[in-house]
Amino acid sequence: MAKVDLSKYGITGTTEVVYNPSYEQLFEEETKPGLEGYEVGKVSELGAVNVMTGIYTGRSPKDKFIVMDENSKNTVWWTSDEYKNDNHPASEEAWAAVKEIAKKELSNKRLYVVDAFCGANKDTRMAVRFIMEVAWQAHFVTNMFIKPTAEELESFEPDFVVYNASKAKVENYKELGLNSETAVMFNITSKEQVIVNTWYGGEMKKGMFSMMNYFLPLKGIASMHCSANTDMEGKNTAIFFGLSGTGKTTLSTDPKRLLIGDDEHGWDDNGVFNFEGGCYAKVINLDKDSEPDIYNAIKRNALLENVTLDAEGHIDFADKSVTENTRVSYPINHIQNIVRPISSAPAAKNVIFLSADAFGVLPPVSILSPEQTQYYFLSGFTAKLAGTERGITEPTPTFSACFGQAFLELHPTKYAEELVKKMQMSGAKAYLVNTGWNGTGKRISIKDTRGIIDAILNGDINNVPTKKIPYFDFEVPTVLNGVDTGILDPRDTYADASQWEEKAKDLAGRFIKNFKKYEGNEHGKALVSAGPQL
Ligand SMILES: Nc1ncnc2c1ncn2[C@@H]1O[C@H](COP(=O)(O)OP(=O)(O)OP(=O)(O)O)[C@@H](O)[C@H]1O
Ligand SMILES: O=C([O-])CC(=O)C(=O)O
Ligand SMILES: [Mn+2]
Repeated sequence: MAKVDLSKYGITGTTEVVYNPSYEQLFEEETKPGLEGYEVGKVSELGAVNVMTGIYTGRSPKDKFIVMDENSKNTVWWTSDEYKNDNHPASEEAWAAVKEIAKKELSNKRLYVVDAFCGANKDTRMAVRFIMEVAWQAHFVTNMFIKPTAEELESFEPDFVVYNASKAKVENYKELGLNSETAVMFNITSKEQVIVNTWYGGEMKKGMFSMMNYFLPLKGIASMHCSANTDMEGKNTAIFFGLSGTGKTTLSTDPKRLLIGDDEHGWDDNGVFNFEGGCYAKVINLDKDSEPDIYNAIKRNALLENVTLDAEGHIDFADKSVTENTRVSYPINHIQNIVRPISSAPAAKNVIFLSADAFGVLPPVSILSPEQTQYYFLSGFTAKLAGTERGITEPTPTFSACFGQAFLELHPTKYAEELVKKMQMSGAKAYLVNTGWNGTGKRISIKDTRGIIDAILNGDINNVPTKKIPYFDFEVPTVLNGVDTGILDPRDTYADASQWEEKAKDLAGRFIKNFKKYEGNEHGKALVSAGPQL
């Protein structure tokens, strides 16, 4: 007998509800005989089950829609010709039609329902109900969201409902004004999300992040696409902003520190808190020695995605034949050094912007002034790395506002405002760290980047000689313990410094052009002098 009544959502004929399954149950369900296609889970040599997510192995931002109604019309940051973003408007009719498709798909089935929290802070968390027909999708959200206690489950009332109908298609998408047979739709008024025709779990994870990004800043709380950790005393907190693949997960998972979370955080008057209950690490070319904690987190209850296994379950982490965006999700307690019992810590003292610069122009670390902090946060320059978004197959330079434009539901300046307020209160300093390329043509090593992060967090970076880099006026250290001195000035990594000059001027020009969209008001105009100058 169903513990949860789904008929109130218009889902009828449900044969059974598997409610908040245990990890044991999830394992049984996703490996049981008789599963077909992308529902099949295979046990790997490390004990974690691997699944294939189908055609969609990354998010599909072009298929992201938000219902435009009285409530959202004047609050959401809609895409426009002047400033394109991923908040595409959908009509209420399109919403009704797509929800109908989901209800139909989910009716007369044996379903999984997972109730979980998004947000570690009790005052501002969202209680989310996920409804789906695929076992491993239930596993994914069990890993990624915060598990309610038995007592919390007794009185669980969802604030938000997610209908995952990944097996269905929106056949009449053209009529409905949508982009394709795939739809990832949000209704901010009814507080629901519908997913059709993509199995990629990231749509549920980043979907709820988008909703937190809508609701929290309106309450004066910073909502951030960043990882976070703190020192062993839980005092010296750092946050690491960065677009996909720039190193949030890799660099925040640091055996010397306590992890708060690897991707989505809020910052309120009490400090920094995680939205999630798990981590979602990239595993392409995963190397046991440079990322031991992530490697060791891949065990029973972790869920691998799109990784190649042979018949015996041996993993080939180098294989990118399915996607470069191979992943593992695991509950945060698979990492030994974490903040317990709640993933939160005091206000950040250090704010790090991770940018994977595909042009090889940015220094591996720059010490930012408060004005530069705002300028570079709004600019969000980085490269999109292959795989996380559909259609991106090689590092593609991009300006992604606040290092997470795809997830912003309000105007970028709102996020900048909240971040600046919080940074001023805690006296935090900001650094721009290039985890991408330099003149050698290779990516800066994880070892050098870790050395840089160590020097920021232990304060060494404030006690070394520095110099200024032209065009950008970046202050950079000339020596840093544990870091190859030859890379600190990016010009030294080129055979001839004039090669850097040429690329630097081109990049400076791109920054200037990109920033025009913020120059419509006095505040934006005032920041221009903190940006690159030609
Ligand atoms: N210098 C470097 N610093 C950090 N990561 C690096 C560096 N060089 C290579 N890498 C690789 O880049 C990838 C960084 O991915 P990571 O999962 O940390 O990104 P992320 O910011 O968490 O992305 P997402 O938002 O998609 O989860 C890893 O595969 C890591 O091995
Ligand atoms: O979007 C990202 O940056 C990576 C991720 O978490 C997802 O694919 O959902
Ligand atoms: Mn990550």
